[in-house]
Amino acid sequence: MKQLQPVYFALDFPTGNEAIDFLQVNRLDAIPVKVGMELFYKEGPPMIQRLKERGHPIFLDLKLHDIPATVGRAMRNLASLDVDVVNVHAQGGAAMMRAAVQGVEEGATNERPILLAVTMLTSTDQEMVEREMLLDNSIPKVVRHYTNLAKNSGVDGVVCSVHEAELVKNTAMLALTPGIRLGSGDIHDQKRIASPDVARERGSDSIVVGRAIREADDPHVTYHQIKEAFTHEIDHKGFN
Ligand SMILES: O=C(O)c1cc(=O)[nH]c(=O)n1[C@@H]1O[C@H](COP(=O)(O)O)[C@@H](O)[C@H]1O
Repeated sequence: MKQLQPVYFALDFPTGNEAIDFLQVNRLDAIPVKVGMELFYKEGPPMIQRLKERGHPIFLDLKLHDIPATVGRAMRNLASLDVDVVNVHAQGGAAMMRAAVQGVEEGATNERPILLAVTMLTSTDQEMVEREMLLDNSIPKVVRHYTNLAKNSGVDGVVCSVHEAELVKNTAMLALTPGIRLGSGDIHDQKRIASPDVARERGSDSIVVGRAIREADDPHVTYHQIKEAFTHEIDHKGFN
């Protein structure tokens, strides 16, 4: 299995050229990146190749959610791109997650990618869970349930907020936590947020950061400060 990186920078850009320009201008060479729906639906698999040639570890975040057969076959195609991390929605159920595991194993040409299951999006809060999804359980309870379901289906870890990271780690699953914000910055559409320091304290294995870096005055410095806060490792190269 591939290795999970501590910090993924979310490449939420409209085009590949804008994403690459941003990385170049801000000297974010070969940092781990997350390619999501916006960029992948525009550029497709050649974007993955472009980033790999530039040495970036890649989390391909397409959050698959469909019937088991479709997800299994789609996952086989994604795994063949030789990315490091892929994901599905846990809400698709155990059979769908088992199909995803099989797809990842069959499609991998090299070491297989890590497969994560999204439990409850960080843009969701308790009120939405009750009023819009009609679930009468607390978010931590739902996350715990999906984490166990994912584990029993052979998935490697889950995506959750920092606030549920501890309970996920109690199940010995990997915990990747987006919804990262610094101090008093804009939280945008996120609901369950936390800082990189709190993510570390709560035992998160990996964080995803987008706008806190993209909208920073100096994205290069901010990226390295976030990485240091989360890992406690000073990357001297980062402050050149
Ligand atoms: O799977 C994800 O990466 C993800 C799951 C989740 O629950 N919340 C979440 O924000 N994300 C992704 O993480 C990134 C967060 O972006 P920022 O809010 O700009 O840091 C986006 O690319 C989201 O698609």
